[in-house]
Amino acid sequence: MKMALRACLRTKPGLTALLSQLSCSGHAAARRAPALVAQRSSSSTSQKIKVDFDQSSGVAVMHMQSPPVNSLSLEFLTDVCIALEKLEMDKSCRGLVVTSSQPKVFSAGLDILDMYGKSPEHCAEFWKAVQEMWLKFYGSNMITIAAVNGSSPAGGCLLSMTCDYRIMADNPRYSIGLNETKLGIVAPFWFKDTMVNTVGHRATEMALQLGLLYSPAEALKIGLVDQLVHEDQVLTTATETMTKWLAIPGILNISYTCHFFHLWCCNLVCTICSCVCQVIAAKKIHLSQDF
Ligand SMILES: CCC/C=C/C(=O)SCCNC(=O)CCNC(=O)[C@H](O)C(C)(C)COP(=O)([O-])OP(=O)([O-])OC[C@H]1O[C@@H](n2cnc3c(N)ncnc32)[C@H](O)[C@@H]1OP(=O)([O-])[O-]
Repeated sequence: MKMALRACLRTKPGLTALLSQLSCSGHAAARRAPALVAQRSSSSTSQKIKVDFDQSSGVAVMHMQSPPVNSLSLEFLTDVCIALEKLEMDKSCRGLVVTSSQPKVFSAGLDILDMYGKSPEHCAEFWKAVQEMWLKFYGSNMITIAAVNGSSPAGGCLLSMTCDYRIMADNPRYSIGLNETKLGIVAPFWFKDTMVNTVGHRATEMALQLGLLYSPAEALKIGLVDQLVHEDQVLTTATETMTKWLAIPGILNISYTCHFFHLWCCNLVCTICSCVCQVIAAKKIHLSQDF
C-alpha cells in the first residue's frame, strides 16, 4: 500500500518533490536505525525511540523517550521517521500505537531550541523532517492510535491528529491543542487542515485564532480526542481498541483511502501555491529590473 501511495504521488509534481526531498535517506542515513527483528515478539531501540512489536497480534507500540518532554528536534523526528518506515515495510505489522515514556507529557511539540538561531540549512532539514513525520503518519497504511498519556501542545497535538484514533489520559492538568497563535507563530496550513479533518471547520477556526489548549474533557467534547481513560489505562485501552480496529475487514483500505484523499488535496494546494509563488517571484524580478 505504501508503495502504491508513493507510486500515485509520484505522478503529482508538488508532493513528489516534497516526498523525494523529505525521504529519510538524506538526513537519516548516517543515523542508527532501530532494527525490527522478525520474531514472535521483538523490541528495538534507538536512543529516543523504543519499539515493541508483537508479531502474533501484528501490533507495534512506539514509545517516545526523548527527555524531558519529547520535543520534536531534527534528531528525534529522524528517529521517529526511521522507526515508522521500518514498521511500514514489515507487512506483518498492521497496527501502531504511539505513546510517551516521559511522565506527564506526550510531546511538547516542535523543539523550540532547534528552530531558533540555527543556520538556514539546519532549518531546511528541520522543516523537511517535520513534514516527513506528518506525511508518514498521515499516509500510513497501518492503523495508528495515539495513546496520549500527558500534555500534547502544538506539534504534539499534530502528531496525535495524524493517527486514526486518540485516547487521552483523563487528568485535568494535561492539555492538548494547537497553541501556536499564543506563541506568536502561525500554524502552517497543513497543521490547520489536519485539525479541520479532525474537529471540523468552526472548531478549528476558534482553536487556531485563540491558540486554544483544551483540557481532556474539552478535547473530548469537540472531538479532538476520541476517548478518555484513567492515566494508568491509556496504553492497555489503546491495544484493546487496536484489536477492534484490526478485526474489521478491509479497514486498512478504508484508512488508506481517507488519508490518500487528504494527501491528494494537499498536493493540489501545494501545486497551486507553488505556481502562484513562482508567478509573484517572476513579477517581482521583472519590476526590480524595470527600476
Ligand atoms: C512554526 C509553527 C508550528 C509550531 C509548532 C510547535 O510545535 S511550536 C512548540 C510549541 N510548544 C509549546 O508551546 C509547549 C511548551 N511547553 C509546555 O507547555 C510544557 O513544557 C509542557 C506542558 C509540555 C510540560 O510541562 P512540564 O511542567 O512537565 O515541563 P517544563 O515546562 O518544566 O519543561 C521541561 C523542560 O522542557 C523544555 N521544553 C518544554 N517545551 C519545549 C519545547 N517545545 N522545545 C524545547 N524545549 C522545551 C523546558 O524549557 C524545560 O527545560 P529546562 O528548563 O528543564 O532546561
